[in-house]
Amino acid sequence: MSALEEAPVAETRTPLMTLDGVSQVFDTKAGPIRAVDGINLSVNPGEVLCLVGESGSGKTTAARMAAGLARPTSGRVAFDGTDIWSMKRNDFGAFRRSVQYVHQDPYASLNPTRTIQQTITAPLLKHGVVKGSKAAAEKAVELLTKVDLTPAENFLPKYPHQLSGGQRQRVAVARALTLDPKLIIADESTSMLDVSIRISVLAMLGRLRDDLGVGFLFITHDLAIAKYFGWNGKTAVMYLGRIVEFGPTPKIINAPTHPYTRALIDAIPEPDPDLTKTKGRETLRSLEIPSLAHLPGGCSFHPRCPQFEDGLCDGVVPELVEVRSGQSAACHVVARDGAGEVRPDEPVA
Ligand SMILES: Nc1ncnc2c1ncn2[C@@H]1O[C@H](COP(=O)(O)OP(=O)(O)OP(=O)(O)O)[C@@H](O)[C@H]1O
Repeated sequence: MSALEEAPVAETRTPLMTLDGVSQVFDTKAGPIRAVDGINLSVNPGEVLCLVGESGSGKTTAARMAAGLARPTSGRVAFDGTDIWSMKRNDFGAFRRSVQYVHQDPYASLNPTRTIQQTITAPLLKHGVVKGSKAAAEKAVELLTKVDLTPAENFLPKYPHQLSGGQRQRVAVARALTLDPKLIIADESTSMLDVSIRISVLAMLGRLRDDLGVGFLFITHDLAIAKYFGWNGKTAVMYLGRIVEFGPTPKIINAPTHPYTRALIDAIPEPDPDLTKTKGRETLRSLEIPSLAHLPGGCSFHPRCPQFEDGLCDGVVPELVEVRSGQSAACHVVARDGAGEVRPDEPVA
């Protein structure tokens, strides 16, 4: 079966994480800005959901709400079917332990005054995963080995500044694993690394994804990375606070329908044959991203969109609607004209 065909669906399970009509409005000097505007997302157990978009599209704000680090202005965030903001203190604590956030910059998230051993063993001991410092050190060795920091014993006495960027990010991942999470939110976790290091950290994350069956909300501005990490999962493309396209990652990569997704693919510099075959179709009318404080009326992509139609695109905000089986887009033109079927011989991976 081609990766673009639908697998038989027998899903009645509760999603691990659901964002239901979630918005976040910030008060700024320029007035209120809607950093995230009514998004719907869900991640099933063990599933990868990639959230892709340019800087400022609202990815981190959405991720922080998913992690319970920020309360939405409106909408509902649910974990295992329960609204996290109506949970009792103990349940909220359990939720926070089940969802671990790995930041873009591990240097900022690791305490510089703590050794790697202290960083990894503190949550193990605090939450009673192990008893006693000997057992905690043994568990730390096991976790560091899982993230390919070997021989792990050599890393235990070191401080963050004694490690390379890639090693620090591996420590951040090992710390995220201490409490046996069900969901890891990886927010641009490899974007600050050099290319070769990035590939090896991504490979390590991919192994954890496969071996541990943990779900991932994987945030990146780079569709090539979403393709690499989330091929068997789903991808949501964000633009100025809204989801403009959503679907199985192979469809988003190989058969994008929204002009913005196509433009993102066009912008990928690397000579990836899967990505370049959909390239060259779009020329943006403007390179300028509108300010969230002064969003254009109608579709907020319309001032840049090569498919802009006067009177259609600048009137009302387009809804995210299914345009192909399992794939949805928020575009008046695609909704009207249809996205066409994906050819059965469409090359994948
Ligand atoms: N606490 C805040 N107060 C005011 N504005 C904010 C706040 N946090 C984020 N924003 C704004 O919200 C918008 C979305 O930011 P966000 O960080 O979620 O985007 P992003 O897609 O993750 O971008 P990046 O990749 O650059 O982090 C931006 O315009 C940002 O300036």
